Amino acid sequence: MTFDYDLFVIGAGPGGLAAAKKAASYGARVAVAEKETIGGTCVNRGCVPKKLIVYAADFALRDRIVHNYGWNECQRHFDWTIFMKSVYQHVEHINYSYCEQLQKAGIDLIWERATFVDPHTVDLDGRKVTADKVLIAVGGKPNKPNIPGIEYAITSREMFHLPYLPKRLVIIGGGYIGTEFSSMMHALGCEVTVIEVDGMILSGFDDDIRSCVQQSLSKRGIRFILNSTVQEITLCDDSLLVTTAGKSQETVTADTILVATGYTPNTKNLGLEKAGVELGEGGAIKVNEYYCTTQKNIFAVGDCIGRVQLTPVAKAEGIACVNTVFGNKPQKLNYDYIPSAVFSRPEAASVGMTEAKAREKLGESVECYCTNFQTLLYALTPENEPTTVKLVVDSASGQVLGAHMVGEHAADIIQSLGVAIRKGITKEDLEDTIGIHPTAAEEFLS
Ligand SMILES: Cc1cc2nc3c(=O)[nH]c(=O)nc-3n(C[C@H](O)[C@H](O)[C@H](O)COP(=O)(O)OP(=O)(O)OC[C@H]3O[C@@H](n4cnc5c(N)ncnc54)[C@H](O)[C@@H]3O)c2cc1C
Ligand SMILES: NC(=O)c1ccc[n+]([C@@H]2O[C@H](COP(=O)([O-])OP(=O)(O)OC[C@H]3O[C@@H](n4cnc5c(N)ncnc54)[C@H](O)[C@@H]3O)[C@@H](O)[C@H]2O)c1
Repeated sequence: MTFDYDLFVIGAGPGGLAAAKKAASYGARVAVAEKETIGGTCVNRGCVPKKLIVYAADFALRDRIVHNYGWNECQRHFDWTIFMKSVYQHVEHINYSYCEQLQKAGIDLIWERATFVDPHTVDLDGRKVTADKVLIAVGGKPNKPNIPGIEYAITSREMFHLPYLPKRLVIIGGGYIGTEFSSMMHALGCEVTVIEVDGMILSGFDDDIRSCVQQSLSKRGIRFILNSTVQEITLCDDSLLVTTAGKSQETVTADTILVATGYTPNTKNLGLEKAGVELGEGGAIKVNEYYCTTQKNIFAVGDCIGRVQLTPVAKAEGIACVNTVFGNKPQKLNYDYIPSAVFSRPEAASVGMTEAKAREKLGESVECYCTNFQTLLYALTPENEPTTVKLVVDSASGQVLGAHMVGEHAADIIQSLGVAIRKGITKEDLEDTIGIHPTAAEEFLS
């Protein structure tokens, strides 16, 4: 049987694009369908616009300490509308360059929503296209808990399109999105309250890292309501009233409510049942270690398989899948040493095992080295902004199992350390390494 394409990719996010380009490099005839904007969540409503807002907020945070460095006070005004216009100009530039890359690689980009007709056929607004192999890379969408009045809350997607900065922002969920938005929106002038069901923000991170970020954000004036959820949201005149339940039972007034309680695979209404593709827990597409679904010619990668919802992971999965299927190089990914960062201020980053995970696995043999110190930047200021570095080590072998940091450049530092830790370095290897002075990174070497 002949097909229109060797590979048809559904979704032009990081996972789908990486896979499409790799497959084209192996000589496959490839098409990508995208129902919205090229680049997916990451470029259009995630990593990229988010990091630009983090930078905008950094100017406000730096302003608080500039007089300690001899700069005179000067009045500045932040214009959210002008700033967001620049952000979206940059996003459009990325969109355009991605389209060019696909064109150069000979990949057909089809601006339609794709649904399955059968395992080899997709429907694109009435047009049928066939392919030997299909890759599903449709990403995820924000969860909205079932709370009366939740329709008044917005998700991170709409945060990037706010017409103006809210005065009072309530955030439901203190994970990646809740923590990052609390930090940057507070720095830009919003009054922020975070409601988190757990006892601390950033579940999944090392406890020392979680408490360090939470304490720093609290000190800056962000309010945390912990061990609590939201019972209901009501509209009262021009304000929204958020009633909490759990440890804290109170009513908080807001202008904007951001719900950030996790991401769910975007697998509804894709016609997966017609293609014989089964779903697992939480609506995630079931795949084996080579990203093959329950239908042997259909594969899935990225947020829609619900493993680790990060851009570099979606890309790596897309490439591994195509290396296996088109490159004759079966490739399994190792999920053990995936670095990740929270771009709050202070920034947090981690790679490898947390202390709790290591103790669960290795018990008494685990040794931790945790240091809190003040970086030189704050030496001239009255601010007490601690940096934390932590190593989790197996004392029997000396192997470093995890590295965790809170402080300036944590993401960049942990990214580099991740390479060494993945290669099995020991604490002694770190001690034998000569550092760069004066930096925060050198503290990992002592
Ligand atoms: C606010 C926010 C900040 C984030 N920050 C970071 C960060 O700093 N670092 C990081 O690593 N990760 C971050 N992430 C996570 C990251 O964005 C995702 O993990 C990543 O985008 C997943 O890539 P993907 O290709 O699986 O899916 P997506 O990027 O979601 O792309 C899926 C694409 O499929 C399209 N699609 C869906 N259904 C169909 C259909 N039927 N037909 C055609 N097209 C379809 C969608 O329109 C979308 O463009 C962030 C996420 C959010 C929400
Ligand atoms: N810097 C980054 O890499 C980055 C940034 C943003 C998002 N992301 C990705 O996007 C995904 C989604 O982010 P997210 O922050 O929505 O999810 P998350 O899983 O990181 O955090 C969700 C938080 O909401 C809490 N929660 C759940 N239900 C609640 C309720 N009813 N009331 C109060 N709290 C509740 C959870 O305990 C958790 O702390 C992340 O898992 C991450 O993979 C990554």
